[in-house]
Amino acid sequence: MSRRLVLASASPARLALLRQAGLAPEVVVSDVDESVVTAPRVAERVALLAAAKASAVAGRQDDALVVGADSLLEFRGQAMGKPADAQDVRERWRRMAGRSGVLHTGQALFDVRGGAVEARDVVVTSTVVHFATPTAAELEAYLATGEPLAVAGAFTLDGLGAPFVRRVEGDPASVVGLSLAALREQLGRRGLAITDLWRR
Ligand SMILES: Nc1nc2c(ncn2[C@@H]2O[C@H](COP(=O)(O)OP(=O)(O)OP(=O)(O)O)[C@@H](O)[C@H]2O)c(=O)[nH]1
Repeated sequence: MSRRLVLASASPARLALLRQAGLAPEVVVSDVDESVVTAPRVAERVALLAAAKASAVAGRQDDALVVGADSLLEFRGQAMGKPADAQDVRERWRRMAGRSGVLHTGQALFDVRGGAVEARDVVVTSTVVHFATPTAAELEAYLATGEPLAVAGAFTLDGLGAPFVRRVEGDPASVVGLSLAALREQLGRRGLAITDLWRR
């Protein structure tokens, strides 16, 4: 039995992850103001933000599986989302180079039937990311592409930033934006097989 899958995210990376995994979600971007959600721990904050995004979109659905997500890099106890500007990217990389951080991704699956949210399933996947040491020239070239400004942590695992990540310990997909293994388990807890959602 197939169900409508709605991705409550503007993230092109999250959409690409789901499509590459054979799913065909509709995209309904939530209008959640992320600054209003705070929590003492980064892992808690991404869980709350993911649930807030899923909830904002689920409230506008009759029957759908709604997925919301949020990613933050925890580095030296600080939560780092998207950089503010180019100088922020330089400053972050000056501190991150050669060190590691934890990329936390919260993802919420809301099961909506008959206009009511029947279930809320929120998980957080945390992955240790070990950074290389880009040279000043490499960093300026990376900065000039604009990519680091658009992503949490000012790096990508699957894009131009990949050469600056030495290794990860954990789920690579969750670094990009969504853990597909966790999504499979979330769907399983609703009695659904992820293979049932593959594009026909
Ligand atoms: N391609 C790629 N994107 C990444 C990576 N790390 C973080 N991101 C992106 O950085 C963004 C994190 O910001 P979020 O606030 O979670 O999501 P968003 O892009 O603002 O979109 P919403 O879900 O609508 O809030 C997401 O789009 C992630 O996909 C990575 O390694 N690769």
